[in-house]
Amino acid sequence: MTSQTASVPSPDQISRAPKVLLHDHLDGGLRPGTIIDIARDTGYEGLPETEADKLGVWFREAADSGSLERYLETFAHTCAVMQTRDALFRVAAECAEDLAEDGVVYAEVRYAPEQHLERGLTLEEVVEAVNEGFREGERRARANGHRIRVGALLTAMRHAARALEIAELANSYRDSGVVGFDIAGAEAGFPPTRHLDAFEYLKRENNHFTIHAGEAFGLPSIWQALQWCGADRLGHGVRIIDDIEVAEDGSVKLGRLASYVRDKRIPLEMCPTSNLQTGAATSYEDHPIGLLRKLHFRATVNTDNRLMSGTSMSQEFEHLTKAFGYTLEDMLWFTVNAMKSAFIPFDERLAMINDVIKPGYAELKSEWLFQQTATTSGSAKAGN
Ligand SMILES: O=c1[nH]cnc2c1ncn2[C@H]1C[C@H](O)[C@@H](CO)O1
Ligand SMILES: [Zn+2]
Repeated sequence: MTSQTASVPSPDQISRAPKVLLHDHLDGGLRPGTIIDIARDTGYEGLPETEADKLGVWFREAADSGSLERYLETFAHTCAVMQTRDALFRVAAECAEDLAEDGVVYAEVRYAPEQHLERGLTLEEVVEAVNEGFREGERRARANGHRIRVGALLTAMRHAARALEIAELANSYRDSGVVGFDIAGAEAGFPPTRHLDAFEYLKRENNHFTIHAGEAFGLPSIWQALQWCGADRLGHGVRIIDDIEVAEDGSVKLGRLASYVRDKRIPLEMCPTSNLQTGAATSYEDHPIGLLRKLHFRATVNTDNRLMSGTSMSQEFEHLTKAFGYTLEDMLWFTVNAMKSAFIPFDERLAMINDVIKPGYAELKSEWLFQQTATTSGSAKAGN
């Protein structure tokens, strides 16, 4: 018998393995039933379906367009039902519960406060409602036998002009549940340098930020995010593959930007299913994460939008184990990469790695030792 370390983990093991999620949108992860409940309670009449199952399918299909712009249109419905304190609290609590149920032990969940002001909430009220929801979700998870810690990332929309204000908001809540900042939205035509003032402010404050870059647009976007804006991490960053040449004989040549990303250990928040839907990748088997993992880039695995992609962290890992034959060792590698790249303090990241993640994988890796198979009992008898 060979050890489980060297074989592809079962779906049950993937689900029980401790996972770390750095790129997940709060407004992209609602339960369909919750959308319907809140729409009814708040009088929102724009939903395309009123049955939970059908609504879930509608989101997945509508997001499956091959274009980031079309994909983003689906968020009009989720944001429409996230406009009151109670709704934000509920959605955040359920998000933490759902992630914990899926074996996520640490998550950074992002949303754009400026998109939740339509019914009179202030930016601060939005942040506080979400923070309280996350704390409630952590409590519920604990009551169900799970452990999870959730930090918020505040996103500014790249087509809008509120990035500095949102960066200041992130800074003022940095010791109260908010761990960093991000920009998101349509990439083509909205370079990250539009928001340079926000990034420069955060750098002066010694704060952390990630930038969606290299998803729908190529290397110039990644280059600006890193070299002009100073991003700590890249949201997606999948187009870094355009700066890597693989020759017929399998030898690999990295361009200057790809070398920089690898050498500086810039974390790539990769979201395979989302990339297939927006056209940033063509299949799981051809997804750049396979090569980037082999080349030891600091790649991480993420969900992006669980509702629009009909996915979870476990499902993302299932797709990757099928496509690339990943083992528990590979899963551990991605998970440690993610935890190293989180925006919480170093001592807490280290404790998560040493006291939660590594023991969790060690336990899974040892399971094969205790499996009772017909072969072992049979051969013992035969030997007597
Ligand atoms: O993958 C994405 N790329 C760019 N923007 C995105 C992506 N997923 C979600 N967003 C946008 C839509 C949401 O309303 C916003 C804040 O979470 O972020
Ligand atoms: Zn995203």
